[in-house]
Amino acid sequence: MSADTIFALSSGALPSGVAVIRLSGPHVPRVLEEICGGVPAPRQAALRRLRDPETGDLLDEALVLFFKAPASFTGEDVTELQCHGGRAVVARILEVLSARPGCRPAEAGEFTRRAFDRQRMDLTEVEGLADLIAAETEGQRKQALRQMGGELGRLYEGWRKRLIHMRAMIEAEFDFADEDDVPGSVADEVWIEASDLSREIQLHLTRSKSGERLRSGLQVVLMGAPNAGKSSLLNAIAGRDVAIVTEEAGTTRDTIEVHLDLGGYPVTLVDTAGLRADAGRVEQEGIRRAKARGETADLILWAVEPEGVEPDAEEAELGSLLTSGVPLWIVRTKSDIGLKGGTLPKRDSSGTMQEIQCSTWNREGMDGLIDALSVFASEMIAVGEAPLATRQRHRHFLKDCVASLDHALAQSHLPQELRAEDLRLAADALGRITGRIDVEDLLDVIFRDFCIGK
Ligand SMILES: Nc1nc2c(ncn2[C@@H]2O[C@H](COP(=O)(O)OP(=O)(O)OP(=O)(O)O)[C@@H](O)[C@H]2O)c(=O)[nH]1
Ligand SMILES: [K+]
Ligand SMILES: [Mg+2]
Repeated sequence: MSADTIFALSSGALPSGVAVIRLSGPHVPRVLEEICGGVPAPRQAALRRLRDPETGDLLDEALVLFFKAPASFTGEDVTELQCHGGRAVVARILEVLSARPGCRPAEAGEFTRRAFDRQRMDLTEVEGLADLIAAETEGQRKQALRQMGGELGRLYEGWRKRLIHMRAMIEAEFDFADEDDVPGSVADEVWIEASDLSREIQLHLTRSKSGERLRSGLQVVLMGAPNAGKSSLLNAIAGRDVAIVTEEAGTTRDTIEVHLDLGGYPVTLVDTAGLRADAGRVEQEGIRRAKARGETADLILWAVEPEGVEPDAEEAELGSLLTSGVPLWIVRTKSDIGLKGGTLPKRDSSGTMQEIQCSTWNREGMDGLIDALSVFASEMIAVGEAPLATRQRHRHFLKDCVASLDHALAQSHLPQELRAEDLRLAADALGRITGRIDVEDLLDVIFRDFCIGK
C-alpha cells in the first residue's frame, strides 16, 4: 500500500468558475487539519477557509469534501477541495500542498491506479472510465458507462467462475475415482458444458467488432480521381472548411480527417489524394497513403464526376478495391452540371455497390448521403443489449480462452487431469482481461491513457 499522499487538479482547463483539487492517501486528515483547521464529516460539504499553515496566509474559501477509507474512489482517505478556478488560486493551493510532508503531485491515472490496486475497480471498469472521459458521441458515452458500471467485467468473471468450477469437478472426480460407481459421468457433463461455453464466447467474439468500432469510430475514406470533388464532399459533410478545394487536379496530397457524430455514432471521414498514374513525387506519396487508408476502411466513398478523368486508370483502381471486400459506394458528384455519362464504373456481380448522386454547390442529394452514412454506421455498430468487448486486448485473451477450451475438447483421448489443465489456462485468459491474473506488464499501458487528476 502506498505511503504517499497524491494530489492534482482534477477538473479541466483554467480559469473556470470552480476548480476541483483532489487528494488521496494516508496524510489526507492531517493535511486538512493543517490547511482548514479540521476534517469535515465524511461526505458532507463544508465551507472552509484554506490557509497556508506556514504563514497563516488566506488562500481561498472552498467547499471541502472528505471521503473516509475505504468508502472512496481510490479506497484511501480522499478529499476534494472545490475552490475558485483562477490560475493563481489553484497554483498557490498546489504549491502549499507540495510543501506538506508526504504529499506529492499525482501521475497520470494514478488515482484510478490506486482504485484498481485496492480492488475498487477491475481492468474493464478502468477502461470504461477512460472511455467515458474520452467519449465524444452519445453511443460512446452509453457504451463506456455500461462498461464502467462493470457489465463486461461481470460477464467475463462469470465465465471464469464457470471454468474454475468445471475444473474443480474434474479434479474431484479424479481424486475420488475409486469410490465412484459410475466413473466418468461427471466429466462427461463438464465437457458438454465446456463446449457450450466455448460457443457462447465465440458468439461474443463475433460481435466484438461492433464494440471496438463504437469505441474508435468508423473509418470512411473518400477516394477517386483528381478533381472528382472529394475535398468538397468532405467539407460539405463536415459542415466546415477543412480541406483546400481548387480547380487544380492534385490539390490534396496528404490525408485529411474529420471526426463526425452521425446520429450518436462516431465516424472518421478521411479525404485523400486523387488517384492518377502520372503524379509527381509528393502526390505519389499521397496516393500511396490514400490506398493504405482505403484498404483498412469500413467504407469507401468513391467520387466520380460527370466527366471523369483517365477512365482506365480509375477503373483499374476501382476494380482492385471492389475485390478487397471493403464496402464501396459510388458518389456521383457535381450533379448540378448534369450527368454526362463520364466514367461509369462497372457494377460488381454481388450488387453491393450503392450509388448516390449529389452536388456540393446546390446541396442536392447531400442530406441523403449523410442519412445513408448514419444508417450505415448504426448497422455496422449495432449495439444490442449484451455488453460488447471494446478493445483488441479483450479479443486477444478471449481467443486464447476459446483456443484452450477447444484444445481440451479435442483431446478426449487424454487423461482428464491433462484436459483440466486447459480449463485452467482458459480461466486465466479471462482473468487477464479483468486484471485478476498477473497483468503487471499491461497496467502501464492501460493507465497511461488517463489524464492527470483521474
Ligand atoms: N459544379 C460543381 N463543381 C464542383 C462541385 N464540387 C466540387 N466542384 C469543383 O470541382 C473542383 C475540384 O474539387 P475538389 O473538391 O478540389 O476535388 P478533389 O477530388 O478533392 O480534387 P483533388 O484533391 O485535386 O484530387 C473544384 O473546382 C470545385 O469547386 C459541385 O458539386 N459542383
Ligand atoms: K482539386
Ligand atoms: Mg482534394
